[in-house]
Amino acid sequence: MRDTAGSEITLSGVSYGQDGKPILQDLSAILSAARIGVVGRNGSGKTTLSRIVAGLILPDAGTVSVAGIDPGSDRKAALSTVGILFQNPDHQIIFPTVLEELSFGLTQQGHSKAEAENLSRSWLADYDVSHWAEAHVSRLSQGQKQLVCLMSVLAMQPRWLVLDEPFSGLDLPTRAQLSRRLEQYSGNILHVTHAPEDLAGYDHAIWLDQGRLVGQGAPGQLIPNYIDEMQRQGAGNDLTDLAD
Ligand SMILES: Nc1ncnc2c1ncn2[C@@H]1O[C@H](COP(=O)(O)OP(=O)(O)OP(=O)(O)O)[C@@H](O)[C@H]1O
Repeated sequence: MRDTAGSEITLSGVSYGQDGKPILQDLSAILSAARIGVVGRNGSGKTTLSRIVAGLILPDAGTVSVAGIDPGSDRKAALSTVGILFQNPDHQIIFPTVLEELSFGLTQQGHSKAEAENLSRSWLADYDVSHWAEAHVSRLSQGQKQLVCLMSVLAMQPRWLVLDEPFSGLDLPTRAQLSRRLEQYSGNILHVTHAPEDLAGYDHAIWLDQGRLVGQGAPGQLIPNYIDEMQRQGAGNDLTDLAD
């Protein structure tokens, strides 16, 4: 098992709302495993939690610590502490070419432009896609764009990688390729998913419902309970408990 000493995510009384509507409510947990899954129904707050952990939004109340830093307020330290991969690569990619996209985070971390480009080219070579360097990102497929996003995040070598359903919309070979890369990643992963099979081999899972933490534990125990509950809820036609 990977050594996670000193890298835990600590949530203390974390709450967040929008327009007076609570989205996360009083979440407290110490997440210290290397591979952690996050499950829950649509609208239960998973994406919001992943953005808070990545420091992209600040909680209204409570505190968040990721490997000893507050990712929302210490943005510089957060660059090397926590990276996030979104469901839709179009929400992540901001530069026209692959090389620029990969190099950006590295220059933010303090590398010179030349160093960043050299490092980026070595990542591309490692993924057997050196020929993508000067390619316009808009010419890539969704799966290829997602691979660019993964390379961009991994190149920054964060201690935590937050995955917000990065596999949805990808074909099976692309999923397999991304999964293999993620398995090799030596840092920690917090993985939001609707597909429990994505969490095979994971150490821990948490279950959100209506913005609250309603369960956590070993996936082997938690996930069957979660699936039973989802099947029970799915057997009815009542969608009133979906967040509005
Ligand atoms: N910026 C926002 N403004 C208003 N409401 C928001 C905002 N962000 C999230 N919400 C609401 O908060 C709730 C939780 O959203 P969130 O995306 O975190 O859930 P989720 O568990 O990731 O859902 P899904 O599984 O459908 O992706 C939803 O009801 C959503 O509409």
